[in-house]
Amino acid sequence: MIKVGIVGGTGYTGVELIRLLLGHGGVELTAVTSRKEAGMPVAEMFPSLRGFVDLAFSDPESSDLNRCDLVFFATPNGIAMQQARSLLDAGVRVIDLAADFRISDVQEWEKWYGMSHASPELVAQAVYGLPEVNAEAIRSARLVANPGCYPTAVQLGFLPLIKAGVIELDSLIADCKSGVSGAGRKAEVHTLFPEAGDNFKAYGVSGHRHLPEIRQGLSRVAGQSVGLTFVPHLTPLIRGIHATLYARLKSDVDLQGLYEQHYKEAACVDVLPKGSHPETRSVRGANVCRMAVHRPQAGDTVVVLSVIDNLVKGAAGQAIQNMNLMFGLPESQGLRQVPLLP
Ligand SMILES: NC(=O)C1=CN([C@@H]2O[C@H](COP(=O)(O)OP(=O)(O)OC[C@H]3O[C@@H](n4cnc5c(N)ncnc54)[C@H](OP(=O)(O)O)[C@@H]3O)[C@@H](O)[C@H]2O)C=CC1
Ligand SMILES: CC(=O)N[C@@H](CCC(=O)OP(=O)(O)O)C(=O)O
Repeated sequence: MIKVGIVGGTGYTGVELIRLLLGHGGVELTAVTSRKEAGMPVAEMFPSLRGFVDLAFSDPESSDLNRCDLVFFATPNGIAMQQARSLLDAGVRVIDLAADFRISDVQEWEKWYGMSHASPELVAQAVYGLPEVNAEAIRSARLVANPGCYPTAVQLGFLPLIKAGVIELDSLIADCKSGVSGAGRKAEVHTLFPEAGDNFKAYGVSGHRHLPEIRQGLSRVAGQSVGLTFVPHLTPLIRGIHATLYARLKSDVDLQGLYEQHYKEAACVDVLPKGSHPETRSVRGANVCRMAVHRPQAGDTVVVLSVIDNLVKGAAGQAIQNMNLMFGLPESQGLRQVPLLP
């Protein structure tokens, strides 16, 4: 059994990790932390977990995270970078669901995240945890930077086109919509029901912090820098990301065949039949990215539709997929949930 700790167990990605790990079969949940709720039984805060978990939240300072084989950080940006070093020194492997180790250019990270990096030396050791690109490096990683939610949906959608070299790389467009759980569980005015319900708006058009992460990932695959316009929107969904991606084709290609071939071995990506329109509810609670590729009116614009559950393939599920690779388990162990309908 892998002994697992979760720092930040009261947040949305933290409790999603608990939910998924309880059905994993190869994991012993050893410590789940909260500063505010230390001492409270996990199942008292989250009654849906009654009968499944006996642990109480522990304070991150006092809990014995050092006894774990792996610790997930489901904390705000800027926490794991302060605490990962001592865990790694104690032989504990770390997966950070936040952005502390995602951007390899530390100055670029500091510019977008508005803080100094506390462990720049660890950034070079971290492996970017997108299994569909980096599985080999993830297997031997001690520190994994779990990708952001928008970056997961966008990168998976563009990858086959970029790998095949069939699109112009200077003018990619990612038009993305997210459910409100993407903003976390902390109280904020813009996520109140009367503010976010029955409403729809773009935000971060002049520059969202996921832009450098997506650009970095796509540029690595392309072998040159890519030009990307990324516009996120907040929608009145609880879970889900829908990314509509646009690119200009530079050669004629069987797009459906390209996508099916690219992802034929991918355990957590589903290329839908030609002409499909994936829905966010088709991935709700599941660790899967469903996508469809279109070429409207046989023109030179390709449109890719890519959907994920932001809390699962966009966060906790992908983190467990990475854990499975790191510990030599089947990539999808504990991740075969049937999406909830309706
Ligand atoms: N929500 C999403 O869809 C996605 C989120 N992410 C990233 O995952 C991380 C967690 O997100 P999410 O679960 O939504 O966040 P939440 O705000 O819902 O939860 C944050 C958790 O961190 C704990 N925490 C806060 N500050 C500290 C601290 N200084 N030390 C230790 N624990 C702390 C909180 O509990 P307490 O204060 O009691 O300690 C809480 O359990 C973030 O970095 C987010 O950007 C990534 C992809 C998708
Ligand atoms: C709807 C919403 O607010 N989404 C968040 C992104 C999700 C997230 O948590 O960001 P990371 O993936 O970088 O950790 C935002 O735009 O800031």
